[in-house]
Amino acid sequence: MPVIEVEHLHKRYGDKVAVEDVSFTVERGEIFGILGPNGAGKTTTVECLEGLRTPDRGRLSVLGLDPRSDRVELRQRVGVQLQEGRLQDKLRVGELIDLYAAFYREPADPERLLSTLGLAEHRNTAYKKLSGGQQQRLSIALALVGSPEVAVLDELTTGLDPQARRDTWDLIEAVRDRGVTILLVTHFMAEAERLCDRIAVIDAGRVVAVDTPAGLVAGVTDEQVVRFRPSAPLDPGALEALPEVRRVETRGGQLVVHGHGNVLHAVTSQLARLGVIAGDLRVEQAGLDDAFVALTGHRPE
Ligand SMILES: Nc1ncnc2c1ncn2[C@@H]1O[C@H](COP(=O)(O)OP(=O)(O)OP(=O)(O)O)[C@@H](O)[C@H]1O
Repeated sequence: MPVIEVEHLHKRYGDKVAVEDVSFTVERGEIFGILGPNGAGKTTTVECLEGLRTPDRGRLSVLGLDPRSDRVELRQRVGVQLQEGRLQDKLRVGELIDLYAAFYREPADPERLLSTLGLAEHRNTAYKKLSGGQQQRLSIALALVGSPEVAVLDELTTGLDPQARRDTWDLIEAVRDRGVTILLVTHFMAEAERLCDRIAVIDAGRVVAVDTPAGLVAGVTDEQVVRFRPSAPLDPGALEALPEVRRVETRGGQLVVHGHGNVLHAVTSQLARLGVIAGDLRVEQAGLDDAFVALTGHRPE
């Protein structure tokens, strides 16, 4: 049975439709991403799953329970990363983690969690004295302190520096390896591509695609780009004649070949036949950001 089920969720605020029609399921042990531009309805969707908002229409199930009527039970089994500014400024890190641990039947070891997240030496620091990155890491610790079966993480690494971001990704993978199902809200392509087993792309309140990161990319484009600097003048027509090549551009001394399938092999074989050597050879494949643009019409931030 899926851990999370969302069927035809609809939610409006007054006249504003925030979620028009969202459906997806998340299986046990998955890292499932919700990816979309600003205002797409991502946070509204997860707040409905957390039981914080009541859907206008649609059916929701988390661990086989109803997020609204079974909220007390779900609070024990679902960890939620709180948004900025929802914690008491004056409480110290150690007090906050102990306080949160006390809410749960089977809490994780707070000390271990703080040291995993690099916060052990800040046990006595007040929340408001922490840096943005430290506050972010504390919010992750608090989401995990109840040993949840499901963790809902909204904008997991916003505000973290690149190293802290990579450390956090490693941590989330380790948490998943212990069997925790993770629902990750993000608008950060590299994060979604690196962490998520599957992604629902949401735009203007609707799911426009659900697939693996590679599946999303393959679904919108099979384009590959080969760039190189030829060792001798080369007629682009000699490459354009290849069935794998769609078009060739000349940029300065470089040739940029757009193609599909095994275009690299086709191009290098042709160059060998012509006695031309490819300098600075690079192959680029489409990434999740290209798929995102194709699916939503928005550029990633
Ligand atoms: N409490 C509210 N009252 C009125 N409109 C709201 C409220 N909360 C969200 N909205 C609107 O609903 C739409 C969806 O918002 P939501 O926060 O769910 O999107 P999001 O995808 O999480 O965006 P972001 O990435 O910017 O957080 C937006 O147009 C937003 O302005």
